[in-house]
Amino acid sequence: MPAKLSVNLNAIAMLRNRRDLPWPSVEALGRIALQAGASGLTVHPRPDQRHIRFSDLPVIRALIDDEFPQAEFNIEGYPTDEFFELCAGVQPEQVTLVPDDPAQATSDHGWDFRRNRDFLTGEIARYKKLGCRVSLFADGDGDAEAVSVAKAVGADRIELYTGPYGGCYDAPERAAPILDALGRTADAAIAIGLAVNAGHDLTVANLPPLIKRIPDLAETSIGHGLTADALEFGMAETVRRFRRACGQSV
Ligand SMILES: CC(=O)[C@@H](O)[C@H](O)COP(=O)(O)O
Ligand SMILES: NCC(=O)COP(=O)(O)O
Repeated sequence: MPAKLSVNLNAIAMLRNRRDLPWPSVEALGRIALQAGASGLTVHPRPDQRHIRFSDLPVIRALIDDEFPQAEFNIEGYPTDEFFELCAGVQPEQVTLVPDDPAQATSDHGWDFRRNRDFLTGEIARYKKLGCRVSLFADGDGDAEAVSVAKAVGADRIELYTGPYGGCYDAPERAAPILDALGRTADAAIAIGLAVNAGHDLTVANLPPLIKRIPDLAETSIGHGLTADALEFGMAETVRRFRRACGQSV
């Protein structure tokens, strides 16, 4: 089955937050994305609410429940008690735990699974009680043993951090070893029954080689590059372009 596309709304929210006005509307752009065939919506609320606001979460939940009941809500973030309460309030289909510090501009690495083994075991257990699928943000460095720890702590999936791959946009020759390591990480995960998502700095240009190397990729979550394209091509056409890049027939 081709990889699903979950549209990350953080960049839309960040544009909105430039003014004390309700546009561009996260809800309206999310609706257009789902109408154009996105499989779900992703948000990454941070404690300072500089992108998604906590008040956006019930609005997105209601959009999915009322109009697109087949779609999934994926919430990404560092597992604090505050983050848990946000998730408990809106019951996302998937939670992606990310080891980001509030001061970071954006996520820039995956979990050190060995070091956080006990912490992640406890955290995953409480999200599972909410009924959420749990995915863990992971470096795609080919470390098969680390992937086995992700499985042991109870994750359902890993999400490959593709930032270094996306960062090769101006020097594609540097991408080959990074893609190879991402692929080996995915192979190790799939071999032990962990499904694999991917995200960060993915584009219509760099998605097809990633999908070719990881044909069983379950889902991509894409925000920054997709929002940039949406300014040029419109949200609906952009979602269709990214779905084609995921290997979907559109
Ligand atoms: C985990 C990850 O890679 C994304 O959630 C990313 O952090 C998106 O958030 P921003 O677009 O706000 O950086
Ligand atoms: N999990 C990655 C994500 O949701 C979006 O990342 P980006 O496309 O904004 O870099």
